[in-house]
Amino acid sequence: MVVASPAPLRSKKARAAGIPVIDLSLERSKLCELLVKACQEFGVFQVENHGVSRKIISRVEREGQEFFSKPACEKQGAGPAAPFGYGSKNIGFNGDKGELEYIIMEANPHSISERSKSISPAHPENFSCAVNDYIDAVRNLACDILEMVAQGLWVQDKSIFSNLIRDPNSDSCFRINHYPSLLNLDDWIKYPSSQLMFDHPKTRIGFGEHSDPQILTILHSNNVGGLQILSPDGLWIPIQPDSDKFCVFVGDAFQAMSNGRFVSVRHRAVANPMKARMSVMYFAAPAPNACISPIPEMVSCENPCLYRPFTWAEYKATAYSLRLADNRLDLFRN
Ligand SMILES: C=C1C[C@]23C[C@@]1(O)CC[C@H]2[C@@]12CC[C@H](O)[C@@](C)(C(=O)O1)[C@H]2[C@@H]3C(=O)O
Ligand SMILES: O=C(O)CCC(=O)C(=O)O
Ligand SMILES: [Fe+2]
Repeated sequence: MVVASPAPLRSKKARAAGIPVIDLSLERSKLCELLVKACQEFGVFQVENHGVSRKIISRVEREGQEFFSKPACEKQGAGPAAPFGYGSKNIGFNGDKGELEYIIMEANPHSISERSKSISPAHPENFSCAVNDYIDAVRNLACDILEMVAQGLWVQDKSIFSNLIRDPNSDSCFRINHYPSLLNLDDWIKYPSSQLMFDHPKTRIGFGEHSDPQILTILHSNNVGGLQILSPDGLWIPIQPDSDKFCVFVGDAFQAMSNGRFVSVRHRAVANPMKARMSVMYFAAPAPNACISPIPEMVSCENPCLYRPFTWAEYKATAYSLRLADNRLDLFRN
């Protein structure tokens, strides 16, 4: 059930109500319609009754917690993130910084098993099993969503998007972000807790403003807030954290394939000064040689092709050559 207003994010009503929450146990044709609406009006939505078991989510979260609670020198053994591995405060290669630490890896069993050796030297198979099971589950969720979106767009080939991420050479990746709390005991005494989030000088950007380059992002977080999306009038709208839901973002590649009908919304995470936030992301991407271009059903005389065709490898190379906040998709506009 959509509990939030389906009105565009642009309106005051939508800003007050938040982003759509879509109940995946609803009847399929209704779901297809709601998903398309959310992708075009918000570029982000939450899903409930998603069918991914609590056990699969908890196992991956436990592995993440175990890793981040290790001493810094042990964590460095899994780094640096270049671009895969353990990273702390540095994001990408071009000088972006944030109040977080993270692990990032390619989402295929071979890479995961190799990375597990440095992330969890004592029990690499526990880490790799937890991550592989999680990825299988969220990949299926991403494919179900993409197939319903294709149906909602009345596209003939319902698997046109999901086939890209089911490809064995898919370049999808997996990331766990950890935003430590920023406080010490003195701060707890000085600031009333309700004011802390807003007034405290240590409120910092955890992960700066950006859009995700891939097709779809499936994000899970603990119940600690911090994720925000940018509204068209420049306001940061908080997303209510809820560990029973997944948050789904349209990525740049999906915006291009939909010929600009869907929006790859800009978002960021602010570090919560009081509580540590942990988020787990699956970035669903095509294979490096896949060609990304607006699908024919989205192109007409009234809606001419907005983007030139590009390969995912070309797009990714561009993304990695730029800063986090740069608008890379604009470079591919006709
Ligand atoms: C600064 C950067 C980090 C990033 C690669 C980039 O050069 C620009 C895009 C960034 C981003 C944002 C979404 C994902 O978290 C990510 C893994 C991705 O695919 O693009 C990150 C990249 C990263 O952290 O390596
Ligand atoms: O950690 C979060 O909640 C968001 C991070 C994010 O947007 C990303 O890693 O691309
Ligand atoms: Fe993101």
